[in-house]
Amino acid sequence: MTMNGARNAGETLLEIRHLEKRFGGVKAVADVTMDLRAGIVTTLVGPNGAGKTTLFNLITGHLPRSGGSVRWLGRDIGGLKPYQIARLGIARTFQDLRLFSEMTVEENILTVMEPNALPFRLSGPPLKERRARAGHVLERTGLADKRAVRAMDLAYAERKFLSLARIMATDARLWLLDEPASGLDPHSYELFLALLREEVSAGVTVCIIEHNLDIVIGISDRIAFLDHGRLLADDDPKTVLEDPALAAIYFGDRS
Ligand SMILES: Nc1ncnc2c1ncn2[C@@H]1O[C@H](COP(=O)(O)OP(=O)(O)OP(=O)(O)O)[C@@H](O)[C@H]1O
Repeated sequence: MTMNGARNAGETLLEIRHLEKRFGGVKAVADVTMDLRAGIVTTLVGPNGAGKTTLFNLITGHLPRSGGSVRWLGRDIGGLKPYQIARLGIARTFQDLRLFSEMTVEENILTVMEPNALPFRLSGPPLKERRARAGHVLERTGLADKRAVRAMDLAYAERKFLSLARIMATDARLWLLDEPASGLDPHSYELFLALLREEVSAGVTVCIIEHNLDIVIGISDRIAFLDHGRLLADDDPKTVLEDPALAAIYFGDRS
């Protein structure tokens, strides 16, 4: 099933149990238990500082956890390095995109298809095949005519799409996207949404951090609401969005 309406989520891919992250006295993630299930889009929402990016960092091994566990297809992935977790099939984007700014658009894509970057493969496909795949992804993301342009010379929306294209070129089953649609103009946003729909239909599972409620409503099959590191809700979009207590937290009125 696809976004918005997928009520029959598939198997649990990622199992998060009692996950904790402390920074000194701050509990950035506090006793979070949730599942990411195959074939749907889960959106992580919550006020600034709620712990959304920290949760991504714990899943992807960019930060060590203080407690709890994360299991991928039943296997505890705590303690693995980010590149090892990526090889298992979990890919992510960053708010600051982290492109190779001096490299061309095509080179940025090819780096994620290097033999060592590929999941479950000791040797990758030949360069010709990788370039063909990169070309296909660039066509789909509207970047085909920018293939030879350095990433640093792209417009903002193009850089966002390059970040997405780099994930599309992997074989990852789970995508963790940190504000992928923020700052996109309406045309770019429609393209982003169409791409995401296609990928989810083709079997990709997505978890997105997003602030813009219009976007949240447009893409979510499920919404997880974090505040001060705690998971206050993890439910279908209607239930979460219509909860007045959550709205008060989201819009800063806790009275
Ligand atoms: N490396 C760090 N060292 C210390 N504190 C941190 C670190 N990273 C995050 N924090 C703190 O952890 C809490 C959660 O931050 P996080 O960035 O995960 O929130 P967020 O929900 O992603 O916020 P935003 O929506 O603003 O991106 C905040 O109080 C933040 O200041």
